[in-house]
Amino acid sequence: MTNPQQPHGPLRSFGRLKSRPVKPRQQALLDSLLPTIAVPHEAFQPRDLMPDAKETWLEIGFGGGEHMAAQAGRRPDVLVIGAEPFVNGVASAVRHVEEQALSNVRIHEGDARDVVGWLPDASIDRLFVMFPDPWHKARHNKRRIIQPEFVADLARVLKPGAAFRFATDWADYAEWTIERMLASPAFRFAEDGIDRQAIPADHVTTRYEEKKLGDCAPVFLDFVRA
Ligand SMILES: C[S@@+](CC[C@H](N)C(=O)[O-])C[C@H]1O[C@@H](n2cnc3c(N)ncnc32)[C@H](O)[C@@H]1O
Repeated sequence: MTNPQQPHGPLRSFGRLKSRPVKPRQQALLDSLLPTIAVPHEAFQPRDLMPDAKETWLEIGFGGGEHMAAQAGRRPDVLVIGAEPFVNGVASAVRHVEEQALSNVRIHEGDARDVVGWLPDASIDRLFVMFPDPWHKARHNKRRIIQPEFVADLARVLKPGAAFRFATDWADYAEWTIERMLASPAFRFAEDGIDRQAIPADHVTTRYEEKKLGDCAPVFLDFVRA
């Protein structure tokens, strides 16, 4: 039966990313700080979260949050929304927010597809999907976050000209993503004919990336919303 709260289907946890018990100090920080920086669990306007923000960026599946926090720290004038269902990752991200005294980060502890569903049309200036769960076995490919329906949802929430960076260290997922993104008339590569394994100047190494679990060097796909 379809759950009206989850029109996209349930979240599937990948491998070792299942939750561990949260340490008491982390739990205390989660309890005190997360409610103050959580996004509403319903349709919302990003400008209501940070009225003076020049742009709104979204990171899907931020893991430990180091990339999200570093990007937010570089651009305090930008509202950075992150979504991650893994409680240990959210606890880590909240710690980064506290330690770096970031006032421009908002977090959804849960499925990014819900956040995308709540966002207004053309409301996001920049999107990151960094090293998403690869689901590299053929029978699991259907669990990948990049699916034609999700690409259509991203096309709706990204502003014309918005940038979308996707990174993976699984060669087949890079090909999968290129195929599905460029099948949509809403997306094109930001640049043609470049080395997609060159590390972008503004990239921040992620925890998953450091583990080198994939079958190739990281591939960075920078798309633009047409
Ligand atoms: C392989 S990890 C990479 C984490 C991080 N981006 C990094 O590079 O270190 C993928 C992350 O995506 C999260 N994830 C999976 N499905 C998601 C969804 N539907 N919405 C938000 N996050 C999701 C997982 O919990 C996991 O933390």
